[in-house]
Amino acid sequence: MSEQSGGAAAPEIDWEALRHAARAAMHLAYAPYSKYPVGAAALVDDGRIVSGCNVENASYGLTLCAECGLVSTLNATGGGKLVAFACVDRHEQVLMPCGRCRQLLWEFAAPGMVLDTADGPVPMTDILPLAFGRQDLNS
Ligand SMILES: O=c1ccn([C@H]2C[C@H](O)[C@@H](CO)O2)c(=O)[nH]1
Repeated sequence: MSEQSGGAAAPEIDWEALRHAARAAMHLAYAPYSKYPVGAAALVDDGRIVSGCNVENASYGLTLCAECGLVSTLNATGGGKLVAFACVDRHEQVLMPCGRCRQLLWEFAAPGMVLDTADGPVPMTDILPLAFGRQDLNS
């Protein structure tokens, strides 16, 4: 069993503030190749909001997704666990994290972490079921 449950959404999440932070980050993206800027934002378990944008590279495969920047900022600004997460595309619409980024988020997900979708918030475990995580390294 996973150490992280898919329990109920954490109370009092200001989704509009999160979406606003994700949109702001999206407008800072460096995406000259795909022309597909992405912004991500998350509520941390200590109450702060962290965000990130995608940063592309002339060597396309080196592109950093917005979630990469977000987890780097999370750690560089004090660490903690992610309680809620929102991501937007260039149209400021909800974007579902790519597969690699679901794994990145899982590493720092608080139990019951919720994620914005077009149909509203869902548990992280809904989009990354049966996840591999650090607990597997101890088995
Ligand atoms: O979850 C995702 C999916 C895609 N992208 C970025 C990578 C690339 O710069 C652009 C097009 O794939 O979108 C992200 O930042 N996060």
